[in-house]
Amino acid sequence: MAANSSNGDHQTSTKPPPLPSPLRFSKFFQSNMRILVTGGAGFIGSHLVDRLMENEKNEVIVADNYFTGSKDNLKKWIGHPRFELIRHDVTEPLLIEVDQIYHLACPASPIFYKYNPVKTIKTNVIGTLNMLGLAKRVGARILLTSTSEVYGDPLVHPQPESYWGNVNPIGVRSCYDEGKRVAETLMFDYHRQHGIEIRIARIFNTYGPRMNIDDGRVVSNFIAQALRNLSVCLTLTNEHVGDLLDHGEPLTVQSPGTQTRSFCYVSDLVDGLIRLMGGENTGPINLGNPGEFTMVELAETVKELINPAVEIKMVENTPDDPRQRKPDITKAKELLGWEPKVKLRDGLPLMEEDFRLRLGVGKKKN
Ligand SMILES: NC(=O)c1ccc[n+]([C@@H]2O[C@H](COP(=O)([O-])OP(=O)(O)OC[C@H]3O[C@@H](n4cnc5c(N)ncnc54)[C@H](O)[C@@H]3O)[C@@H](O)[C@H]2O)c1
Ligand SMILES: O=c1ccn([C@@H]2O[C@H](COP(=O)(O)OP(=O)(O)O[C@H]3OC[C@@H](O)[C@H](O)[C@H]3O)[C@@H](O)[C@H]2O)c(=O)[nH]1
Repeated sequence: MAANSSNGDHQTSTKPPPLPSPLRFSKFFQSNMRILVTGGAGFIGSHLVDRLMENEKNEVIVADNYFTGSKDNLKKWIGHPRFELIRHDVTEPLLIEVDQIYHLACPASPIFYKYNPVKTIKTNVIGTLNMLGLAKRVGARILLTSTSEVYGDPLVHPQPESYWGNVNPIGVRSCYDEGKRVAETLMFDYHRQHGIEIRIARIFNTYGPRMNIDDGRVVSNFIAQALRNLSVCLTLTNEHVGDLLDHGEPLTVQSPGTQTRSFCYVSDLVDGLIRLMGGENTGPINLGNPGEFTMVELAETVKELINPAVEIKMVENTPDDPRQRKPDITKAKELLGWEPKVKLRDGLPLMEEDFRLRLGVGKKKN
């Protein structure tokens, strides 16, 4: 059955979805769900894979080009009989047989998506077209991980899904935010024209273990900076504490520091994605934690929790940085029964633990 849209009837497909593989109707069909996760070697993707693999009826296939992701994030599943890893770039067609597609492949950190903007927009447009083509051929349901960046520098606060956004179409962030907007358009056009079962999540800033240490996003930057600074502190004797100013890394707050973001812990986010895929609503649905912080507040929280000696330094910002962002999650609550559970103050220490291990900074003394 075609999914109901909460955006009005005109968004709902009049076409029946393409038929899934005859195997799904076979009474001998054993392996219940074959699930493709594009971008599954990345931060969110690898946590999603962990959750999907917990269900013994799922077979999980990851397709990733390892631009920002790594096999390391999936090492516990490599060799598992229900898991398969394919080095694949989604800008090329993929011919496999699956029942569901979680389409995550796309660099998400601004420094990485701006590194090769033409490739980023190709990934969003051609990559999404290819995955929709696959969904159409095999009758699979497809979920796109869109982003709060589709709201641009929002003039409505907090942002409900009905807000159309304030995006610069020719700016340095456009490859990503306009790319995701086109990806959403393609999803709805395939839904209306071909009856494809679609799901769209608009994800707000998400953080947690396994983010790249040098990812460049604010939470991973602050935690890595606080810990690197701490490791310098530990190697200095008292007389050399003054050297800290030369050696210690400060927390780099990009000016003005009053810009806000809302940070969602990755386990909450993954729970929302799985509910969205399993439910009857196309979305778009905001998934994020409504707790809103300025970047100065975030830096102060990291300093207090991880390293009270670290300095906070104001540095230059990049163009078109959104000034405020906070999700309105009414729809997620009503339609998915979802809301985040992990508060920022509880999530940061979980991420700190993972970063300490990877940076080789000793365990915290209680
Ligand atoms: N983390 C967030 O705060 C956030 C917020 C909004 C939306 N999202 C979306 O969620 C998804 C995952 O984000 P993430 O934070 O895990 O980022 P990430 O960079 O850790 O993961 C992205 C993954 O996609 C892979 N990839 C990139 N281009 C590819 C291509 N052309 N072909 C195949 N694989 C490719 C990368 O190698 C990586 O493994 C992205 O679509 C992103 O836009 C993330
Ligand atoms: O070291 C830093 C890095 C970033 N920042 C600031 O922190 C804020 C958040 O920046 P990030 O780079 O973490 O992420 P952004 O919110 O700009 O973009 C993110 O939005 C949602 C997703 O789609 C993506 O993960 C990413 O594009 C910005 O205001 C930025 O100026 C710092 O103050 N210091």
